[in-house]
Amino acid sequence: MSEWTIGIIGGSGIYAIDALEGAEWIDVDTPWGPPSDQLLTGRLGDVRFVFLPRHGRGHRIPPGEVNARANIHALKAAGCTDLVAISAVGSLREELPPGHFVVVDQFIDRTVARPHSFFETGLVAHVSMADPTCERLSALCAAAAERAGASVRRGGTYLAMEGPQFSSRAESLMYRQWGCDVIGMTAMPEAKLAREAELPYALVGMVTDYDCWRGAGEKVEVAAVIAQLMANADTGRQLVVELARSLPARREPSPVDTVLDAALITSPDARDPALIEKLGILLARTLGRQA
Ligand SMILES: CSC[C@H]1O[C@H](OP(=O)(O)O)[C@H](O)[C@@H]1O
Ligand SMILES: Nc1ncnc2[nH]cnc12
Repeated sequence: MSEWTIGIIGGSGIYAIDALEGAEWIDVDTPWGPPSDQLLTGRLGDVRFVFLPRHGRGHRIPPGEVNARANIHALKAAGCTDLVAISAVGSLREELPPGHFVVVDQFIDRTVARPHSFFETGLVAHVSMADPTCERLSALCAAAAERAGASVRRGGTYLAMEGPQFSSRAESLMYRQWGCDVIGMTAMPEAKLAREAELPYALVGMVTDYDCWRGAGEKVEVAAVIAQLMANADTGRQLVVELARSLPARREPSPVDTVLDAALITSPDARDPALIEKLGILLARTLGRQA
């Protein structure tokens, strides 16, 4: 078997990966509550995949209620070494039309009503988010998306908004001035939690609309977004197949694999044993204990 186990977080329009061999939906629970759905485990060639539909099958869960801590914990506990998130995004740039794929490399986080960390009183950790995505995995995803037939922009800044309402025109124009390229409601705090869980993370944004910045009368409508989602989703799923074909046999270590070694600030005697127990698999490597 390959040294990689790839977790796929499927966004709007991607609720399963039909190509997985030996596919099985499995129940999981976490100390943070249940994840968005069962996990779909399976293989493509010799690479193990673990897929999770971010909003649950049938798109039951709104962006602000996605339990990202449970999702990331479940994927870590399932043995994932790396995470690829796929998201529907609005475009804030003329040159990124609907249908385009953007492999995101930066974020501005404007979400306000979601737990943003696994750590709390009893164990404090500060991880770096200077480079929030994994360059190696992002490059592999960009190449895989191209082989799947997509037009791909490598790099771009994702504005994470709270939602569920779409932005006002003034907000959309402001995000453009901030230098953002695409907008969505889900990649934060997901990317932050992936970092805390020592999971290299890549985000592939599939553009579904131009948001509302282009002028009076422009607005986002779910029907148009869904139509574009359906057109993008096959390419998104094919990306996963192409990714499996192109992963190097060996997985060289990533700096993200050991990020907690330099992040824990609470002195050992002041740490809350119950919180350490709750964090389980997330801390097992760095504290050298069984999960
Ligand atoms: C259906 S449009 C709005 C919805 O789509 C995006 O979700 P995801 O990132 O999971 O693909 C966006 O963030 C909103 O949740
Ligand atoms: N315009 C938009 N704003 C926020 N999230 C989105 N997801 C898809 N399109 C979006």
